Amino acid sequence: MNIAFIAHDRKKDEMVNFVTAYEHVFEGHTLYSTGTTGTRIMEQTKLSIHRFMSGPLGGDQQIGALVAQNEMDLIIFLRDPLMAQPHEPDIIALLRLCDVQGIPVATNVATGELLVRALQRGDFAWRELVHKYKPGEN
Ligand SMILES: O=C(CO)COP(=O)(O)O
Repeated sequence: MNIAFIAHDRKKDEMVNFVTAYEHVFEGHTLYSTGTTGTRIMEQTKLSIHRFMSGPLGGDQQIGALVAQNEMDLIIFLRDPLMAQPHEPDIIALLRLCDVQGIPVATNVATGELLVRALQRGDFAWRELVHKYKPGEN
């Protein structure tokens, strides 16, 4: 599965702890992140992550481009609900695209845990069908 990690600054420690706890699950997948989030995770784990640009510089939009093509299977996006972000429109656009494509997205660790456990159980198998039967590609 293609999984993306994104965390706002005050949520980065929480993200690192979360990903560390489930490193054994994530290591079998293809991982993406915004710039700084990925750097922080890779400093603390053995995971290899494809890092896009930092969020304020367009990283959310780069991940959004994969979502628009229905190529992202799961997004863990730990947003800071208590601080305004300069790139708020990019964030809203990314979440909107997740709803357009029906992509599972967790915006807090509690939901993230549920989705990761579902991933472990094989509940994301339907996404393989999405990849297999993309419009115009089958
Ligand atoms: O701002 C972000 C998401 O909106 C995260 O970007 P960084 O991972 O580069 O800090």
